[in-house]
Amino acid sequence: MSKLTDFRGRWFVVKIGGELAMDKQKLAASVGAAVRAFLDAGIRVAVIHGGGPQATEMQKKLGLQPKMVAGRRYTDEATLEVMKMTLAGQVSVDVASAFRIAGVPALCTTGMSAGLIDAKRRPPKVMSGAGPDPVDLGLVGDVTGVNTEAFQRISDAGFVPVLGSLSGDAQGNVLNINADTVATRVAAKLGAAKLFLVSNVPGVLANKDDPSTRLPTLTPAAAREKIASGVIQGGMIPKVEESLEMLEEGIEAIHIVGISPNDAVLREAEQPGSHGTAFLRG
Ligand SMILES: Nc1ncnc2c1ncn2[C@@H]1O[C@H](COP(=O)(O)OP(=O)(O)O)[C@@H](O)[C@H]1O
Ligand SMILES: CC(=O)N[C@@H](CCC(=O)OP(=O)(O)O)C(=O)O
Repeated sequence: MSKLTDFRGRWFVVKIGGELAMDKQKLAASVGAAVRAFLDAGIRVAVIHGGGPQATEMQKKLGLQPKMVAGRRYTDEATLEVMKMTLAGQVSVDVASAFRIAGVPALCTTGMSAGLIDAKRRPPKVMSGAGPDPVDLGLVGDVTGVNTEAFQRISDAGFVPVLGSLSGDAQGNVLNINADTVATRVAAKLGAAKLFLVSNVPGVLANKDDPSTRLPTLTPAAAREKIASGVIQGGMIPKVEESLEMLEEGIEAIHIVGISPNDAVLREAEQPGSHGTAFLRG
């Protein structure tokens, strides 16, 4: 059991799955309240949000066919326009309004702004859960850099940087990036004490359809086995894979956690494994 004040001056990074932005009162009472408590304890906070469900809904409204490969979206030009509308528009404003309810001074933008995140197009690669052949996801990026000084300055000015998972490069290319990927890279570069991947499930489940089967902790070996055997599927694959990779790159602890009860994130922060799935180094 640790106290939040033990982390004074350190960074916590919080990733919000898109589905959570659909109920702003609930988001305010859960993640918003947790972020407020972190700030009150003197912890620096950066937030990354997704918007996958909103983008899928918008694609369908526009007559576009969403195509997901192992939890990642195939992104052509038309899909990228949808990602701009949903991530930088709808979800950004909804997260900002939830944080206002919670009294959190959020500055909501995307990774493109001020070069907060740099990205390059992801080359075709073999992906877990997507067969033996390399997959080309189109206009999808990998993070190549994080402007930690800009994060620091925003935080020093009293604001919480909140980024939708779009970025690109100084040549004007814009790319869609999985929000779990952005969050893990940002947390690693900031040397975060904790990364919370907050989702619509209470953690990694032994049976994905039964919330009572949450695994309190996972070792890297057990996690890899659960991906290979198909226990971990879809959107949970990028979360777990990126977590394993980035634990080795400087994040002290990663927590996959939900928002029921409202204080799940806070209690998981104080006691790893109590309300989510904790990945601990070593
Ligand atoms: N073993 C598992 N444990 C928990 N969730 C799983 C598991 N395997 C697959 N999933 C799916 O992963 C989803 C979470 O990923 P995703 O929808 O991308 O969330 P987010 O938008 O929060 O990133 C869950 O809703 C669940 O359907
Ligand atoms: C390349 C890629 O897959 N990008 C994601 C970005 C949004 C996201 O990650 O949203 P969630 O956190 O709600 O899943 C997508 O297009 O859905």
